[in-house]
Amino acid sequence: MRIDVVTIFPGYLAPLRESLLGRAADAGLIEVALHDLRSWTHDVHQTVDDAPYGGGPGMVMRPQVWGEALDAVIASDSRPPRLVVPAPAGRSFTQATARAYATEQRLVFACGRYEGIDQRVVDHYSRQFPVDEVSIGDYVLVGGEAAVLVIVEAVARLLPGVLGNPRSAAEDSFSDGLLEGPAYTRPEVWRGQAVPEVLRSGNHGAIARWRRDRALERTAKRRPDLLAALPEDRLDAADQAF
Ligand SMILES: COC(=O)COc1cccc(COC(=O)c2cn[nH]c2)c1
Repeated sequence: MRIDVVTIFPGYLAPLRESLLGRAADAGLIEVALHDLRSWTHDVHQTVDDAPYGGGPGMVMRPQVWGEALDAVIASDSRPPRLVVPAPAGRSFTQATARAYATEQRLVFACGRYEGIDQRVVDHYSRQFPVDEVSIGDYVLVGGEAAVLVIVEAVARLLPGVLGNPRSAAEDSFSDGLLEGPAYTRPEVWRGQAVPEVLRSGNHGAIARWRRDRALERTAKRRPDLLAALPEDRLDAADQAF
């Protein structure tokens, strides 16, 4: 997979080259290219923003600069891109989104700042490529760079060969639609707290039941929205209502 990121802070994305993703990049599983948006400005101040039409606070990122940048970046590789624009107003980025993105040949991320990018940029490219405005949560960041780190990590870990110990995707939290329950390791007792007996029983049926119950319980308590969204057939008879 090829990943391009256009940003006014390329240094912010340096971690993409470290550790987990560094190894994946070295293995050629992921190719990451960072592009400084200011490279496509032509004025001495390298201006990327301007006042909003209609007035109001803050500044809007200029369409001309983004158009030249995205034209150049998209043309720099033959693989057809999906454009991803992290935005507070975007559709929610979920594990399902990560799984879908993991099948893409190329992702081009546009990092917005200030009050955002002139809407005509998204509208223009949406006529040629898939363009997703995605939100990683209901809060406002200063720019899209942190969201790109989150999205790339969630996607890259799903690519075969990126994780040392490939957890089966089926075991991933959210893959069965529930939150993962509690996990334990040695010692058996720590600060007077013992590991739940069933986990040391060797009774795999009882262990699976106990884990499912803890996942259902936790999901009902912390994320009832996820429980409500579960398709009918996901809860079997043994799943008492939590
Ligand atoms: C068309 O899209 C845009 O113009 C995006 O513009 C902006 C403006 C400010 C901040 C951001 C970064 O994204 C978030 O804050 C965000 C993403 N998820 N949750 C919070 C992006």
